[in-house]
Amino acid sequence: MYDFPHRRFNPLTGDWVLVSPQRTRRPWKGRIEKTSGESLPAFDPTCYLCPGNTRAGGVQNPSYTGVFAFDNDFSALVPKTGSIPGESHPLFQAQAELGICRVVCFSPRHDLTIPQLSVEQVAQVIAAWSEQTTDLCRMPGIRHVQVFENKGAIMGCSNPHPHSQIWAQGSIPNEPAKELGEQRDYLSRHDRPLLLDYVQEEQQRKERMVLSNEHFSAIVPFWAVWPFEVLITAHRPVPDLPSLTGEEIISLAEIYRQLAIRYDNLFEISFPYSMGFHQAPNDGQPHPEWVLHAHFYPPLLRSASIRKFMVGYEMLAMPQRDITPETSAERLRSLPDVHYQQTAD
Ligand SMILES: O=C1CCN([C@@H]2O[C@H](COP(=O)(O)O)[C@@H](O)[C@H]2O)C(=O)N1
Repeated sequence: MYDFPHRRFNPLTGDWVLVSPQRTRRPWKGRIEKTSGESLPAFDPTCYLCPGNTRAGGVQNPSYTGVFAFDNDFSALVPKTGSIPGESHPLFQAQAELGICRVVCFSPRHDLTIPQLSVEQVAQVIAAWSEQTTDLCRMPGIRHVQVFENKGAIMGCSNPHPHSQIWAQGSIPNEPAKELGEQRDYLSRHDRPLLLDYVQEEQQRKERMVLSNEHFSAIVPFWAVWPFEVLITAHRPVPDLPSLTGEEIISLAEIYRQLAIRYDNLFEISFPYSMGFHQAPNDGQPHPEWVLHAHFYPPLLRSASIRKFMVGYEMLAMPQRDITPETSAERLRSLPDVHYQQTAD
């Protein structure tokens, strides 16, 4: 790929990213720091999310043994909204937003993250996300369901007990709205879904592929912004999690868990990231353009303690990266597929 400054187009959002590979001519080793890596207990009596404990709002958790979902006690969206008087001025537009936020704990274990769970346990998490999406889409006025996981304190996680969140709301948020427009345009121009053409091309080109199985591929996208950003995409135009078959859920669990294992093996720490699934809008329309996919946005750059910040030029102009997506993919492909703690045990 090009070893001089160039910009790359993101067809899902219509944005560009600046790539400056010449800045990393020196061999890139990536440091493994022997961090203390605080070990968490399997159960924490002070944890709001652990089974049987009382949450901050006073509700007691059941003694759950599998996945546990509950309405967020401090929800950013609520089902009842106020009304905003019509504002005629075009520069001061506001709209009331209704919604529901839920927390989905992966398991009763306070210490086990996705890479440390079994494939079956991860499949149960995905099945729970699917059931929750179906349930939330039945609620009047819900147009979009965002499933996401913030992993690691560096991502602003307020509670270390491994969990995810689901925010369902009345409007389509910025990023999915951009992707809806771009996928629709691509289908109308090329008569095929954008991400199906993309994944087929990447399987031929190979240099940015990280993992692939029968139903999904994990790729460092050509337009990746974060150093080790990964896109997991389906191999068919499945619009949302509830449309996945049982076999596809197992495949998705395998690739999600395997990617998370390699992420942890990169610097031999619990690798932080924000990840989320982009599902088609809940508008009762067919979405032949939409291919279910997940974005992984990890901040770490070259060690457990060196992270990338999107500041300065990147806030004011455009995102920029030194290490190329091809180099990141090569690093991830070269890592063991067994979790470093398992080999240490
Ligand atoms: O008792 C509690 C503690 C945390 N929570 C909710 O759990 C969520 C934890 O997610 P984060 O760690 O990603 O912030 C957070 O949104 C917080 O509001 C409860 O709903 N009840």
